[in-house]
Amino acid sequence: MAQRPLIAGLTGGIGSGKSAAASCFEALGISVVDADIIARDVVMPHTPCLEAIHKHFGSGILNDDKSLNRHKLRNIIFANSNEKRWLEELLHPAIRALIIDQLKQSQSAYSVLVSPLLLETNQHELVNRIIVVDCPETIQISRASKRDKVTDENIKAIMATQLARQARLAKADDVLHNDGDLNELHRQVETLHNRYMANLI
Ligand SMILES: CC(C)(COP(=O)(O)OP(=O)(O)OC[C@H]1O[C@@H](n2cnc3c(N)ncnc32)[C@H](O)[C@@H]1O)[C@@H](O)C(=O)NCCC(=O)NCCS
Ligand SMILES: Nc1ncnc2c1ncn2[C@@H]1O[C@H](COP(=O)(O)OP(=O)(O)OP(=O)(O)O)[C@@H](O)[C@H]1O
Repeated sequence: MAQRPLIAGLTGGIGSGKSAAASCFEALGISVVDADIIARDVVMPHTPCLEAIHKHFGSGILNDDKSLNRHKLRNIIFANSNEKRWLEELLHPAIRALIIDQLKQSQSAYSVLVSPLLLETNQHELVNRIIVVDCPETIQISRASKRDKVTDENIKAIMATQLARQARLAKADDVLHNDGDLNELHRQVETLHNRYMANLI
């Protein structure tokens, strides 16, 4: 019987280093499907999702050029769980459908699906191995607040809606410890990649 192709799900909390780790896999020639990028695609101007968001939140949710004001939507949904649920019920089915499409197009020896909500949504059903990128919460907060130019409180509010660190680690098949520099992260990804490739041959 043909074996299912290896799809590794790469997850972690905000600012833990998912995108940084995903770039390392890409540099090794592995196809990466990124749920955050897809989440942006489904709300591009003229999409049904952006039209629904406009209708629900009003014109104030759009920038002057009619694109989504992501900063405003971020402030709304992480302060109001009902609005967050509404948005997720709209976006997650569209995001999942595109993830499936893109994974089908992957040509590499194995594929990586990177998603912040892999374990919080049914996206984990699409993968057969789970990689958690992990670092202490203080590092998550300082890296993400610096990157997004927001306060520590803003990042903590988002973290509070995500799976707790230990609960996420408990689901991991493999862990990338991202409390060192980017070279150290790259070395760990390379080790994991070599293990995956050895099992595939
Ligand atoms: C609220 C939005 C517009 C904010 O956009 P913004 O450009 O400021 O942030 P970005 O999209 O880069 O997300 C930053 C990080 O926030 C966290 N995050 C995003 N959405 C969620 C969510 N629904 N629940 C928990 N954490 C989330 C993730 O760690 C993500 O990597 C955007 O995050 C969004 O549309 N979220 C809902 C869609 C979703 O659930 N995306 C997650 C991938 S499936
Ligand atoms: N080992 C590291 N050393 C220094 N900076 C790092 C390291 N890992 C990640 N960073 C930086 O920290 C920030 C957060 O990392 P990254 O964007 O990869 O996190 P993420 O998990 O993808 O976040 P999000 O959930 O918001 O998408 C980025 O600016 C990134 O360049």
